[in-house]
Amino acid sequence: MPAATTQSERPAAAPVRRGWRERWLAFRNGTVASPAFQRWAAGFPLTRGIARRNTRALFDLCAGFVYAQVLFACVRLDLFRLLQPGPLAPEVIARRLDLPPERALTLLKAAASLDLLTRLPDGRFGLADLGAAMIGNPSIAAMVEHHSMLYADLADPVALLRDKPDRTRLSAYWPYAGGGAEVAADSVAAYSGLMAASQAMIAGDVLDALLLSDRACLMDIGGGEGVFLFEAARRHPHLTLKLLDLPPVAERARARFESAGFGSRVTCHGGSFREGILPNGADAISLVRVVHDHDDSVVEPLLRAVHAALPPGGLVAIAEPMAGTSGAEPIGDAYFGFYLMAMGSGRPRTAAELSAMLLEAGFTDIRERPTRRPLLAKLITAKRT
Ligand SMILES: CC(C)=CCC/C(C)=C/CC/C(C)=C/C=C/C(C)=C/C=C/C=C(C)/C=C/C=C(C)/C=C/C=C(C)/C=C/CC(C)(C)O
Ligand SMILES: C[S@@+](CC[C@H](N)C(=O)[O-])C[C@H]1O[C@@H](n2cnc3c(N)ncnc32)[C@H](O)[C@@H]1O
Repeated sequence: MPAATTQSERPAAAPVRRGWRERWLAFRNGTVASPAFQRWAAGFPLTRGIARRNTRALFDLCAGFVYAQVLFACVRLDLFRLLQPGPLAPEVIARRLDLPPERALTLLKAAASLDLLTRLPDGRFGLADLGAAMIGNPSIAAMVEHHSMLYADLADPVALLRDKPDRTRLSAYWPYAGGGAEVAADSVAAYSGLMAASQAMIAGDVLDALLLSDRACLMDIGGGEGVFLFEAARRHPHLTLKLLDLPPVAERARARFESAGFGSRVTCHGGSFREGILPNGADAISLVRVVHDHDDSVVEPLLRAVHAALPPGGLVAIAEPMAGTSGAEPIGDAYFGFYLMAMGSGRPRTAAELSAMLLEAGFTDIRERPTRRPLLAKLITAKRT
């Protein structure tokens, strides 16, 4: 009897039947790739709009790093705060930023073209919607600043794709990404501060969508400095709170809660969820921006440990940016895909992948709960039956 052949062993000459979708794609790609077609489509009234949008989209991909560096310069120079009280003339801005006037004008015009600033008819520059949004969310500026490390790690993206480097800037910034049991107190301050600042953009959206009124005790795993729990406590005065994070981070959280006068309402546990046993006593457990940091080999036992730590009827909530989010596909797959690759741990997962992992860990009643800005965080809840 002939041995069964796998797909990759099939003789190269064997005819491959292509479905209509694949044949249509091949025809379409061949046509779009043709410079003559491109020229024609850019002039023909019914295709001109599509051709221009595609040209612009491809140009934006080529130029994205320049746009990001324009924003970086604005943040470094604190330009948005300078313009917060009102528009200023370019010469005044140049003086205040200590830049040569013609260079300052280059920056101002670039920022205006990117909708960060607006140029008034009298020539002064003021904040536009995106610049004003930066003022309201100072953690975005902190994110932009920390991107200098990601930028350096992505300088040779093919090398990053080929070999997992021992050390990248981001793996040093996120010391737990290496999986070691110990993280030094002085190595957590930077990332933990960034997370605490940016949690303000997320906690409200997640807690709007998360029903906790029937819960007695919420434990936030990888809870950082406690910002999510602060907001949960404010909204649900009946809740008692627990936080688990690595010892130096849990200590920072404990100090914050103590100075806010939380007393015995909150307990901060210093330890690693990789050890497989979690503190019990909570009837709700949240994992906010935690799961995507870790490979499946860490997440699977973590979800089983969450299941074991909950009583029957206990609730688990996973909140984080997820892959495949409609209208935000590049945020999951491109930004977080490459970010986590540079960091050396974890991957963005789709809601369906997370739901399957929850099911595998023994959870039921798995639901996606709509959040206000799903591109920043989606929410999935499930129950232990
Ligand atoms: C007033 C009148 C008359 C009309 C107004 C018209 C109108 C409605 C305008 C809308 C204006 C408005 C409300 C704008 C709001 C804009 C907002 C809120 C923008 C928010 C932007 C948020 C951004 C850019 C967030 C960026 C987040 C980043 C880059 C996050 C990175 C996260 C990282 C690196 C996390 C790391 C953690 C790890 C390691 C993966 O676990
Ligand atoms: C990306 S941060 C998110 C922090 C917080 N939940 C938030 O959204 O702002 C991930 C958190 O998980 C913590 N963490 C990472 N590995 C851990 C482990 N093995 N055990 C406990 N906490 C861990 C980190 O210290 C960090 O505070």
